[in-house]
Amino acid sequence: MRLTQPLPSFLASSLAHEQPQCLLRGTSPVASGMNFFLELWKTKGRIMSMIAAYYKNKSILITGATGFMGKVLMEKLLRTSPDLKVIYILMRPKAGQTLPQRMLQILSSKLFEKVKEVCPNMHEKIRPIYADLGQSDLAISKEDMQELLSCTNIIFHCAATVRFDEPLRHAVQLNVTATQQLLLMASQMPKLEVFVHISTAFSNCNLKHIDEVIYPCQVEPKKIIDSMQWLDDAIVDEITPKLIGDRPNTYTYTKALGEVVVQQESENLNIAIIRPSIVGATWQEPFPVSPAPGPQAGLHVDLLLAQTSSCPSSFSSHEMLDKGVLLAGVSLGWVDNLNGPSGLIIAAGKGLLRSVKAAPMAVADLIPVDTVVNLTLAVGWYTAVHRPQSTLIYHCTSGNLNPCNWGKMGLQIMASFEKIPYEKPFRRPNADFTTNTFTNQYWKAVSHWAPAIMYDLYLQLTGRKPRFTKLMNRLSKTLSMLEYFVNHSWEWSTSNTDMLMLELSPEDQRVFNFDIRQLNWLDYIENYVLGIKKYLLKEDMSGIPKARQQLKKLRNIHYFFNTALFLITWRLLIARSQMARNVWLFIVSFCYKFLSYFRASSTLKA
Ligand SMILES: CCCCCCCCCCCCCCCCCCCCCCCC(=O)SCCNC(=O)CCNC(=O)[C@H](O)C(C)(C)COP(=O)(O)OP(=O)(O)OC[C@H]1O[C@@H](n2cnc3c(N)ncnc32)[C@H](O)[C@@H]1OP(=O)(O)O
Ligand SMILES: NC(=O)C1=CN([C@@H]2O[C@H](COP(=O)(O)OP(=O)(O)OC[C@H]3O[C@@H](n4cnc5c(N)ncnc54)[C@H](OP(=O)(O)O)[C@@H]3O)[C@@H](O)[C@H]2O)C=CC1
Repeated sequence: MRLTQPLPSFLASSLAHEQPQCLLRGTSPVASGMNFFLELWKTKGRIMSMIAAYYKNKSILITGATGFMGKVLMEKLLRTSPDLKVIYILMRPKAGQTLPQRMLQILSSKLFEKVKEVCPNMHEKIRPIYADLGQSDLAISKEDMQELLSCTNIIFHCAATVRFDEPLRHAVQLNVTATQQLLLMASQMPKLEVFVHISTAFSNCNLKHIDEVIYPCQVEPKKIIDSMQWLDDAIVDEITPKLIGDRPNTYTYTKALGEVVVQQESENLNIAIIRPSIVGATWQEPFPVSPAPGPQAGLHVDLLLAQTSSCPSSFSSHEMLDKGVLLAGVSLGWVDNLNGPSGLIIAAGKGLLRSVKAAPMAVADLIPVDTVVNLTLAVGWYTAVHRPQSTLIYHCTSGNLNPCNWGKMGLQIMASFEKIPYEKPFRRPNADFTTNTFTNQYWKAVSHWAPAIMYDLYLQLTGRKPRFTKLMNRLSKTLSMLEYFVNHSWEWSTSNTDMLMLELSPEDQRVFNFDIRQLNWLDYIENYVLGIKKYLLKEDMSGIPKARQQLKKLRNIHYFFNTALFLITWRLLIARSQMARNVWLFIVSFCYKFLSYFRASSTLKA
C-alpha cells in the first residue's frame, strides 16, 4: 500500500516501529488497522511532514558528515526532525583537532544557526565515533561497534575521496572497500531499516545516456580489492590507466566499483543509491529568501538587499552595496570547499583564470547541495517505509528537467562579478571559453602564464616572495582535471526520482523539495557567487564599493596597457617595414580626406 496522505507524527512513528526489525523486502509496513487513523487524519486535514516524522526517535549513522554534503544533511535532519534519537558520526581527527573539537566547530558554524532555534540540545544528539575509512577494519573500537550494531536504524554513507588524482589503491580503499565493510556492518544490524549510499552521476561517465541501473564493471570489484592487498605501488600505478579505461580518473572508476559492491552485498538489505551530478552551493536552505511578488520576482540578490531592514527600500541593489550594507542574517549560496566549480569561480573572479577549454553548448549539470540532501532524506523514508523489491537508483541531476549550458552559466558568472566583485583581484575578471585546443593554449600562455611570470618578477624585484607561477601551476592542474566535465554532455534518466516526487505529500514536496524545475539559474548563479564571497573567501560585503573601485582601476590599467602596447608595436613596425609605412600613410590620408569632406559639407550647409 502506498501512502499518499500526510500522517500524524504519532501514526508515522508508530508505523515505523511496526516494521519488521530485519530488513526483508516487499513486506508492507502498514498494518491494516491503521487505516482508521489514516482516515481520521484525512478528515482532520492537518498538514505535517511524513518524512520528518519518520526520522523521529531514530538512530542514524552518517559517514562523511564532516564533508560538504554531510554537513548539510546533518543540518537538515536536526532542523526538520529535532526529535530524532541520535546521529552517529563516523569521523577521524584532523588538523590537530580531536573528534569533539571538530564536531563543536562544525556545529557552531553559521550553517547550524537555524538548528539552534529548533534543537537547542543538538550537541547531545550527535555522537562522534572514531573511524578511519582508510583502514581495512575502519578502525572502530569494539565498544563503539557494539553500540552501532545494536542501535542503528538508518545509514547514510556519504564518505568518499572525491579527488580526481587519488592513487588507485587509496581510492579503492575509501570508495570500494570501506563501502563493503559498512555493508557488512549493516548486515549485522538487527534494527536497520535502510542503507542509503551516495554515489555520483559520473560513475558511468564513459556512457552518453545513463539509466537508473547499475552497470557491470569489466573486472569484478572483489578481484580489485584483493589485488590491492598484494600488488606493489609501482604495478598499481602501471595498471591504473588500463583499469579505468575510458573513464577520466580513479574517482569515477572507484565510485562505479562501489555501486557494484552495493548491488552484490545488498541481498538482505534495504538499500538505495543516490547519484548526484556536480554538487553546488545551497539554493533554498537553510537561509531562504522569501518569494518576491511582482516585478522583483527572481532578483534574489536585489531582494536580499531590499530585505535588509537598515536600508531604505527605494535604494537599488547597487546603491545599497555602494553604501556598504551588510547582508547580516540573510545568506545564500552556502558552500565550504573548492570542489566542483567553486574553485574555478574564485580563480575567474580574482582575474587569474582567463581561458577554459569548454563546449559552451554542453549541459552544465549542476545540482544544489540542499536539493541532493532533500532527495536523500526522502529516499531514506521511502525505502524504509515502502521497501521496494529491488535496489532503486535515483539520479539527482538538472540537465533533463531544467538544462543550462556552460556558455549561459559562464556569462552569468561573469555578470555576477560586476555586481559582486571579489576583493584584491590579480587582474580584471575576463574569462572566456574556447573550443579550440590551439587557441586555448595560446590564451593560457598569453593570459595565464605571461602575467604570472611578469608579476612574480616584479614581486622578486621589490623584495617580496613570488607566488603567482605556483598558483598558475595549481590552476593548470585543476583545469586539466576538470576540463573533461565541461567538454562532454550526458543524459540521465530520472524515472525513479520523478516517481518519488509523486509519492510525496504536498507538505513533503515543500519541506523536502527536490524539484529542480523550480530553480532559476540566473538567480542561483548570482547567489552562488555571493555565497563564495561570504563563506569561502570570508570577505565582508561592506568592502564591495572598494572592490568596484579596484576593478575600475584595473580596467583603466588594462586599457592603458593595451593602448601603449599597440602604439609601441606599431611604431616598431613602421620603423622596420615599408608595407607598414604604406598602410600608415594610407590611413592618415584617408582620415585627412574624410575630415576635409566633413568640413566642406558642414560649411556648405551653414
Ligand atoms: C562565455 C563566458 C565564459 C566565461 C567563463 C567563466 C569561467 C568561470 C568559471 C568556470 C566554471 C567552470 C566550472 C567547471 C567545473 C567542472 C566541475 C566538474 C566536476 C565534476 C564533478 C564530478 C562530481 C563528483 O562526483 S566529485 C566532486 C568533485 N570533486 C572535485 O571537484 C575534486 C577536484 N579536486 C581535485 O581532484 C584536487 O583537489 C586537484 C587535483 C584539483 C588539486 O590537487 P592538488 O594536490 O594540486 O591540490 P590539493 O592538495 O587538493 O589542494 C592544494 C591547494 O589547492 C586548493 N584547491 C583544491 N582544490 C581546488 C580547486 N578545485 N580549485 C582551486 N584550488 C583548489 C586547496 O585548497 C589547497 O590550498 P592550500 O592553500 O594549499 O590549502
Ligand atoms: N561534491 C560533489 O560535487 C559530488 C559528490 N558526490 C558524492 O557525495 C559524497 C559526499 O561528497 P562531498 O561531501 O562533496 O565530499 P567531501 O570531500 O566534502 O567529504 C568527504 C567526506 O568523507 C570523509 N572521509 C574521507 N576520507 C575519510 C577517511 N579515511 N575516514 C573517514 N572519513 C573520511 C571526509 O572526512 P574528513 O572531513 O575527515 O576529510 C568527509 O567527511 C561522496 O560520496 C561523493 O562521491 C557525488 C556527486 C558530486
